Amino acid sequence: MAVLSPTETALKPLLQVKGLTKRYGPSTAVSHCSFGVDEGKTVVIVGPSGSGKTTLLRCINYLEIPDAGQVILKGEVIGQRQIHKQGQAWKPISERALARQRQRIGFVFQRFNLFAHLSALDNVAVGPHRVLGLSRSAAQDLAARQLERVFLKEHSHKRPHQLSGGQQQRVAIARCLAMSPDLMLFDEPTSALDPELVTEVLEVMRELARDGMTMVVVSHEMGFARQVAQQVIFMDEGSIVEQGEPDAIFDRPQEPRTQQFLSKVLV
Ligand SMILES: Nc1ncnc2c1ncn2[C@@H]1O[C@H](COP(=O)(O)OP(=O)(O)OP(=O)(O)O)[C@@H](O)[C@H]1O
Repeated sequence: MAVLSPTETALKPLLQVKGLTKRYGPSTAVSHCSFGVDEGKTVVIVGPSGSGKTTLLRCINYLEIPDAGQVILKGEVIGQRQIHKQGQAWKPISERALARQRQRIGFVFQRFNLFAHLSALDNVAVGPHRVLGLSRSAAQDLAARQLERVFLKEHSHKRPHQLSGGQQQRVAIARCLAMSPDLMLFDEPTSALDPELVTEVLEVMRELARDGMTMVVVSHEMGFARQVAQQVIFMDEGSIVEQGEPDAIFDRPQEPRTQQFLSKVLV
C-alpha cells in the first residue's frame, strides 16, 4: 500500500506528511493534511480549484513555509512548530538541513520556469554546476544524458522560445532529474499545454514511474492517475477528504464531496 496513515509509520514511507497546515491571514489553505508515499510509488492529488492542492505541494519542499506539521523525507525531520519570543511558529531545525532537503526534492511547475536566455542543455546543466559543484563539462554531459531521457537530445541547443510547451516541460523535468532527487513533485504539469502536447509529457512521467521515481502529482488527468498512481488523494477546502487506490476512489468513492466532484469531471 503506497499511502499510509500516520499510525502506520512502522513501514517508513520515503515521504511522510503529518498534520501539515498553512494559513494565509484568516483563511486556512491547507488543514492538518497527513499522508505517506512509499519509495518508487506515485500519488496523484485531485480536487476542485482552490482546494489547497498547490499549497500542500509547495509546503512539502518549503516553497511555502507551513504554519504547523512535519514533512519527513527518508526519516529526517527538518522543521517543526516551535515556541519563541514572538509566540509560536514553524521553524527549520537548521538552514542547512532545509537547503539539503529542498535539494532532494524536485519540483515541476505548471509554467516550466526555464531561463529564457539559456539553451535547453544549459538550463539542465546549471543546477549540477552551480549547486552540486560539478565542472562545466561534467554538468553538460549529465544534462545531455537527462535530455536524452526525456527524448530531447536533438533539441539541446535550442532556447525555450524555440521549443513547444511540451518540449519546455520536458526540459524542466530533465532539469529536476539532473539533481538526482529522492522525490519529484509535479504541480499540474500539463495544464498550461495545448491538448496535443499533453501526451508527450505524460509519457515521460509514465517512464519515470516505471523507472521507480517516487512522485506526488497534482493533476486533472484522471486517466493518468488511474494508470500510473498507486494512490489517489481527494482534497476539498484544504483537507484530505478521501484517499485510496485509484479504482476505489474513481469507481467507488465513499464521501459525498468526492462523488460530487467526480460526477463533474468524469463525464
Ligand atoms: N499566496 C497566497 N496568498 C493568499 N491566499 C492564497 C495564496 N496562495 C493560495 N491561496 C489561497 O489558498 C487556497 C488554496 O489555493 P491553492 O492554489 O493551493 O488551491 P488549488 O487546489 O491548487 O487550486 P487550483 O486547482 O485552482 O490551482 C485558495 O483559497 C487560494 O486563494
